[in-house]
Amino acid sequence: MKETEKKIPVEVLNASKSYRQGASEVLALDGVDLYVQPGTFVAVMGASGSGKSTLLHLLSGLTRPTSGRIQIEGQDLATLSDRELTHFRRQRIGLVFQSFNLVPSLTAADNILFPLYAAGIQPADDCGLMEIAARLGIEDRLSHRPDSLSGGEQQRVAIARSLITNPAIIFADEPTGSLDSETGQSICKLLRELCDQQNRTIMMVTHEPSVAAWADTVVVLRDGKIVGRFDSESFDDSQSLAAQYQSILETSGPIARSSAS
Ligand SMILES: Nc1ncnc2c1ncn2[C@@H]1O[C@H](COP(=O)(O)OP(=O)(O)OP(=O)(O)O)[C@@H](O)[C@H]1O
Repeated sequence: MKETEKKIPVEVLNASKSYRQGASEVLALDGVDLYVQPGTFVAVMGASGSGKSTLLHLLSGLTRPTSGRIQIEGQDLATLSDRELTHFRRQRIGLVFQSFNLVPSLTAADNILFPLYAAGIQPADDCGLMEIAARLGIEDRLSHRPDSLSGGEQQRVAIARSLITNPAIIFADEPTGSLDSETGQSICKLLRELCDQQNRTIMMVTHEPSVAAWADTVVVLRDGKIVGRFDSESFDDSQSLAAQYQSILETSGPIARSSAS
């Protein structure tokens, strides 16, 4: 087993994040603790504004917590300078977004290779591009620019881009949010396979129970706090998973976003 495979991919210790909004402050995350074991697929659910994206941004080092600790594969992100953090993210974390975030003027191949170019690395013949493209079923789309690809193909290119540095962890923020449900399900299946066949750890934000059903574990956020966590395999279908999610929300008290002026 490789050294990195033994490390806990995600550890969050009492992390909070507040944002200033004019004269007031919004507590977007409020004392979150979270451990994710290697090779686990975690779905993060919660209403709009519950802090899901903020959590993913903290984990990927796109923003820093106001207090608490974030460790990714044993690395305490607070000990890294901004420059080191950017390097760490590029090397160790794959990021996938709802809006794909592809560069319109670049071909699919160059979009996939972009993280290597950004790191000043000239892609070698064995950089894995063809293997990853074949794995994602886009090997015949590599010379196309994003505007001539379907939404599902664009998301596959974005996932391929997230894999080119071979990260152990992928963070996906509503990866199916811009796709029709059938295409969204095919993207979920792909993420599931990356977990099962390549032992990658995946954390995915979603509003959709039918998307969360592909995960091993569902974490429920409300008003910046984790108010529940359950195994999705305990539920036969996405309706019963949705019912469990609703029940957690209903039993966790009235919505009261913390804010202080
Ligand atoms: N950069 C920011 N500046 C100020 N407030 C912010 C910022 N980012 C998020 N917030 C606030 O923090 C809270 C949590 O936002 P966040 O985007 O994490 O929620 P979310 O659960 O991802 O919502 P959605 O499902 O709508 O994307 C919200 O009240 C939001 O307005």
